[in-house]
Amino acid sequence: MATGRNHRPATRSRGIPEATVARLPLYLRALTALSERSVPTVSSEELAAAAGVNSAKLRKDFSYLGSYGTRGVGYDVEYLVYQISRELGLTQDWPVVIVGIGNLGAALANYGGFASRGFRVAALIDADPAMAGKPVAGIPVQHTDELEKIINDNGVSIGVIATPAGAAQQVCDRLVAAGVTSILNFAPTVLSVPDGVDVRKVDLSIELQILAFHEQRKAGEESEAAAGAPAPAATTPAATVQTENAGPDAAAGRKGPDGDMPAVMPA
Ligand SMILES: NC(=O)c1ccc[n+]([C@@H]2O[C@H](COP(=O)([O-])OP(=O)(O)OC[C@H]3O[C@@H](n4cnc5c(N)ncnc54)[C@H](O)[C@@H]3O)[C@@H](O)[C@H]2O)c1
Repeated sequence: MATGRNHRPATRSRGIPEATVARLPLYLRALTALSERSVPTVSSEELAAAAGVNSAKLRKDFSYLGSYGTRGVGYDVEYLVYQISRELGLTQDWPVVIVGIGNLGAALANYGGFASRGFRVAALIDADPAMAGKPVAGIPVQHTDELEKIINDNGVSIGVIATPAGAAQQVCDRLVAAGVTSILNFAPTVLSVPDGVDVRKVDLSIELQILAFHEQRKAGEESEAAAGAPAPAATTPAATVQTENAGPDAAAGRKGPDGDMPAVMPA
């Protein structure tokens, strides 16, 4: 979904491949769950299973972090949480603005998981004057007239767009002009941004379409089997629907970070 104007090289300056970066949040989520259960250490196999990643790939990924674990003991859970959080830039607080406070924007504002992962909702912005001042998730909605000032005053570098598709590019342009350099776009449209601005796109309907593709194929296989047709070739892991993170490439049989693609896609 790259727009062409926001194309990024395959590796980051610190030499960690993008595919590894895409898996770090999966490890972090699994490690956080272990940490919450006060589990002190974890083997690469256990962690790989919890993150839904192949264990050899996990070990390779962790080697980029300089983390090799201890033979017979495994990895120190707390230290890995710290290391991965640091690598992802989560040891600092990231102020985020959400633009478009309708059904989706309000749901995102109410989601407690951002704050616990280092993302502070600094402001909620909407174009509807009737919403100005109304609290959503305890934060008063501010009018879009204030957008530039809000970005500036709060040092915001990450913006979330939850407006209708028709308004998204204009909102994006204003966010970028005000200094935002990372955008999470929920609107079903491809955004055009200058170099140096990262856009990630979330589209749940695409995920559902991919599940529909697999459902259709499974139904076809079942009816072939019922009709006595030869059994199809064994389903490969790449063709197996992942419980999450399947993306368009999964439907196309291509592999993402670990045989799948993140639900959030580069826009
Ligand atoms: N990515 C996904 O999986 C997913 C899921 C649901 C909805 N969506 C998309 O998210 C968007 C919002 O959906 P919704 O159901 O919350 O819609 P909604 O109509 O409830 O809310 C849209 C809000 O955006 C505001 N708005 C309109 N133009 C604006 C502008 N220029 N600047 C700031 N605010 C503006 C409106 O006043 C309204 O409050 C839509 O584009 C929808 O297609 C995406």
